Amino acid sequence: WKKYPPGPPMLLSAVKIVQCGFRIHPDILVETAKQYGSIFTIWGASQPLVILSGFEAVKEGLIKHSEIFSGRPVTPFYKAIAKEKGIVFSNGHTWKQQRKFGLVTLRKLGLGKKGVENQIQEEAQQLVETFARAKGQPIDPSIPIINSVSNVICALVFGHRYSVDDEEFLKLIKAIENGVKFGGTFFHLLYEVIPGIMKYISWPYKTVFGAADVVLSHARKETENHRKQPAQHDPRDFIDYYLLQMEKSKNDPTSTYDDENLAQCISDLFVAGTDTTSATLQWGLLLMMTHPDIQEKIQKEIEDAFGSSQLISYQDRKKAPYTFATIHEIQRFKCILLAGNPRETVQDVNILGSFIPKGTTIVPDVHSVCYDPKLWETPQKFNPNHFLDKDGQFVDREELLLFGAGARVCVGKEMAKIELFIFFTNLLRAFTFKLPEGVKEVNTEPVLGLTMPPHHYKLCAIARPSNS
Ligand code: HEM
Repeated sequence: WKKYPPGPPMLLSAVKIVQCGFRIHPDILVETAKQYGSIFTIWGASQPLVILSGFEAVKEGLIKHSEIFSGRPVTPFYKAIAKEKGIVFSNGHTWKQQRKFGLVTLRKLGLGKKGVENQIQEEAQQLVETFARAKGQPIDPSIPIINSVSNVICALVFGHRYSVDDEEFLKLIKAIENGVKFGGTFFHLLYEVIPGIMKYISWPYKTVFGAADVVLSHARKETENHRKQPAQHDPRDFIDYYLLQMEKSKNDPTSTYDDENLAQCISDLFVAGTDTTSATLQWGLLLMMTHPDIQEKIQKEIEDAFGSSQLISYQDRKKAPYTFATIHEIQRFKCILLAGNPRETVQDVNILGSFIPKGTTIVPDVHSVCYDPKLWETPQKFNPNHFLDKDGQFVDREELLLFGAGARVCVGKEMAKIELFIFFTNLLRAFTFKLPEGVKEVNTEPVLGLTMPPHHYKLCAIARPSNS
């Protein structure tokens, strides 16, 4: 029996989890930290989970002991889904090789440079046109936003984009939604405890395994199409680079470049890159409707800085500090991570006086950091000033850990930041977002899941005078 940091007894943990619908509600973790301190243990479905609560504990683990906390727990369910391939659900040599390749290749394809930025600007323009077609009538913004965001990834990975009503694309989006929604549900936890459960009841798992299959099959189909038209010396996209790498390292016994890792990498980039960025943008527009004063201030800043037609680039964020601060505040205030992506210790470690054994699942509670009254002036209030200094200049705060930190920090962090800025500024330059007539309130509670988007809502995108 290994020794873990203190925490509520196993039965109490289980009762709390059942009480909140088989999901660990972020508030419960904050409450538990008040009793047991910033590093405590709760008992999850089949194993102890050590929670790092508050900035000091998360930083100590993820940044100071970056290598020791660099493992990813691969539970029975995720093992069945991803087979320890790709980047998100792999470990050791495979993870190191695939992650490094992913980072280097995304950079080559224009991450932080002009390449990806042009693609994002084009997608932002398409999104503005889609909203404009509704002519101010109520629309659900989720599908158009997901379409535009995932098209940025599609262009990088597959070399082409999809139109918003493409059947194949809609199937992929549905698959992502089904996969993300399944995380943390009762049947998910049941699988973690009894991995053989599918032999007895298969129906709850058909949708989620089917969803994973839709994305992987699509990845394989795209790969085959690339093989038929090889890139030779001038790779066009992620798949081209990967196929060239496979060829280069075919005689290297340590190589992990193969078809299975490629398909899983594609799925990782596609799922991780779509769901997160689009949920943040959906929250952003919702918060603009509920905070018209902030919306107006942003519109004035954008108008003064860029007029009605100048192409907006990420570099321009310096001319729009209030807007950039608001984007960061959207991320803090509507923290889309249930807690933080779980990690695993790869050796025994002592942090802040607590001993944590090798192989322990770690949950860095990013949520607790986002609402910590010691860090933020008005933690429960949407307040862009959290990211501004007294002269109104943007202040980057290391306490915003939405992309994780340390050895496994988000691979798409820079790309996501560019996307959020360019999509958000283009939309707010073109429209004023309002609730449909007669609607007085909108649900501001998140949908609990692996990521936490808002519930579906409708908005009216009213064209601004210079854009009508
Ligand atoms: C607002 C948008 C995004 C947010 C909030 C976000 C957040 C995160 C977080 C919290 C992690 C886990 C890091 C950790 O374990 O500490 C992660 C990992 C990852 N993200 Fe993102 N992400 C975003 C966008 C993207 C995009 C656009 C891509 C793809 C281009 C991407 C690809 C990945 C990958 C591949 C990993 C796995 C890294 C690893 O395990 O080594 N993400 N992301």
